[in-house]
Amino acid sequence: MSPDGPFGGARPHRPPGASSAPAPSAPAPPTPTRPAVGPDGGERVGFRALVRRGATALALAWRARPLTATGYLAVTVLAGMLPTAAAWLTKLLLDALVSPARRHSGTPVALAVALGAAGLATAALPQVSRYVQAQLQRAVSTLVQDRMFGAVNGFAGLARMEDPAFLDRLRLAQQAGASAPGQTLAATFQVVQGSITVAGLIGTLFLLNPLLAAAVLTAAVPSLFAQLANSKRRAAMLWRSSSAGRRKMFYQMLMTDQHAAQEVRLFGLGAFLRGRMLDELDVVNRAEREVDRRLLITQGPLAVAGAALSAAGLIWAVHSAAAGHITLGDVSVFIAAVAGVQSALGATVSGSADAYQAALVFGHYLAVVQAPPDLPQPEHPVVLAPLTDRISLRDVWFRYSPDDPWVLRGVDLDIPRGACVAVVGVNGAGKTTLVKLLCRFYDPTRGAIAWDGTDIRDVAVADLRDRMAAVFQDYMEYDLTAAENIALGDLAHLGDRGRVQAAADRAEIHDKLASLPRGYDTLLSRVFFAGSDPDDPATGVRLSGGQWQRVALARALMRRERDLLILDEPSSGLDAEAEQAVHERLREHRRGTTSILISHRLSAIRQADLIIVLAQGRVVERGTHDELMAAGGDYARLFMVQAAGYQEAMA
Ligand SMILES: Nc1ncnc2c1ncn2[C@@H]1O[C@H](COP(=O)(O)OP(=O)(O)OP(=O)(O)O)[C@@H](O)[C@H]1O
Repeated sequence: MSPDGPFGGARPHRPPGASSAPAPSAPAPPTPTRPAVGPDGGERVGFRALVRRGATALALAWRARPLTATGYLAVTVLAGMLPTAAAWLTKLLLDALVSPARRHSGTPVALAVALGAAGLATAALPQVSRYVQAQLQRAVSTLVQDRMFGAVNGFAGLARMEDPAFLDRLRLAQQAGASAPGQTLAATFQVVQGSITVAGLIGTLFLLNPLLAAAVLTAAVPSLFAQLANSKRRAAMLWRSSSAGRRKMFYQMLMTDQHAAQEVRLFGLGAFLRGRMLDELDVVNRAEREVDRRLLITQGPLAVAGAALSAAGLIWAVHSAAAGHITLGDVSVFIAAVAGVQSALGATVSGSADAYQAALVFGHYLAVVQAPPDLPQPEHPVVLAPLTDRISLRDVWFRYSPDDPWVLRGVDLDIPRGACVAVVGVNGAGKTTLVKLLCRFYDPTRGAIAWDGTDIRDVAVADLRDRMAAVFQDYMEYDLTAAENIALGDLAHLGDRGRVQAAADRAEIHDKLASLPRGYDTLLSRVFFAGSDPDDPATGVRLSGGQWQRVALARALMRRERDLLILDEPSSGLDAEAEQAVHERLREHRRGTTSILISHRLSAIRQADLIIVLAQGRVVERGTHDELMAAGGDYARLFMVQAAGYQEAMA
């Protein structure tokens, strides 16, 4: 299970002995999801691309709430002007107090009132700004997440979800990408506000001493570059340490997941997992520490230089005032301007750096939403008619990636309409892979699969899947009600309780579900109990493994009137009696439906119309049960081994 997968509150079931499909390297998607990497391990991205990204982020933030964004801009501009206004009002007030001849700008009381109003605005505006910014951040985050998960749902195949580079991207996009447009906007507005303040105060300083104004401005340049370099390093660090972050979450999840709990306790894995988690955390922490250290080394001396500049300016101002060259008001405006310029420049510089970093991080979100489809889609899809003749596989070769071994090697197979075709073979023979190709989770590396002669790549993938029902070996257990767990099989009938119950009945689970504390409305989970009494059994129940498997079967059986029914180990967790009963019901249900049945229990498939034996990716035997027994090959041997096991037990 992916620790940060899209399934919150649901997990796939993995039966014992099933291939865990670790996906060391997934089929190569059409374009690489790993970005071009610079010497620092971070993403290499040109200035123009960065500006485009920033503009996209800003446009997105603006689109999320145009009115709020406009209000935010107005507050920002006002806040940017306030320090200059306050500095000038202070100067005029002091001069008016000290020298009545200078009262042409207003009476001291009027100036004091204006200064007080400026003070009130200075106190209130940051609060308003924070509120508006948070509003905007929430709106933009909702929009971004909606688009991101829309994009994730748009990947029709499984390759992307098994591509480690893409999963890293997705994690970063989830973690930071969603807030990046809001942060870009906030940082850009911080730059706007800082620039207005700097322009006003530098203008003021310039009137007093042009040399000092130039020096204060110049002192900010190295700081700007240092901050930008720091942002780049931080974004590179985020990318470099994303795999470690994902592994850390994986170990954390294992220690807290209720399904992992029994193995973790029995095998005493707690300390081992905690150690591994700490190792990964250490990798992340070391990377962060290095970035912080570099920031300290570069920013520390710059801050000291800025303070020295202020001290020198103050000495000059006091000296000039003592000599009568400037007024007391000038000294006060000078002190306010130097301090104000330095803090506004600092805010502007760090705003630029934040905008830069947000644009870099926003790249992960863009990579997710702009990733091309993982399966080529036909431009003019053929409309799929109900199956009338057969599904055929012609010389189908498949491997999960160019680095992986071939899983299927030239499979030829006809699945006639209405027939039940059983697929058998040892673990890893390629049975589930064959089924996944039929569902078009991947395309064959070579060869083709045709539906009544139409290549399934020429059909819209949703159209194809709408004609199928399936129980997968690693079916899902959703933390939802019993009814929902079944109805998810056919969302068009989500509220059709009769259909849900009929499906449960066919999967031999109706009696159990009907007897639950709230019947079909009982939550099949003890994970969510917000607002309910956690000790009340009606809050949720836990099913056994076999009961879950029947629920998964019922989910598949919700999909009536489908052309192809895929059953990949549908009864592996059932007791012998239940298995027989389920297969009996399934035989009735399958009648007239084309079906593919995978099972290691050969007794369950002996009545299939056609049995094929897969070995090392090839069909090595095919025929009915009787024909294969008569041929005395692999199937006969496997069947005899299983039968002998039962006979021995009875002897
Ligand atoms: N997503 C994947 N990425 C890479 N390799 C995979 C993936 N899924 C399966 N494989 C590999 O493909 C091979 C065939 O696996 P598959 O699941 O099709 O076998 P199977 O016949 O269904 O086995 P079982 O009887 O154990 O269920 C195995 O070697 C497996 O490791």
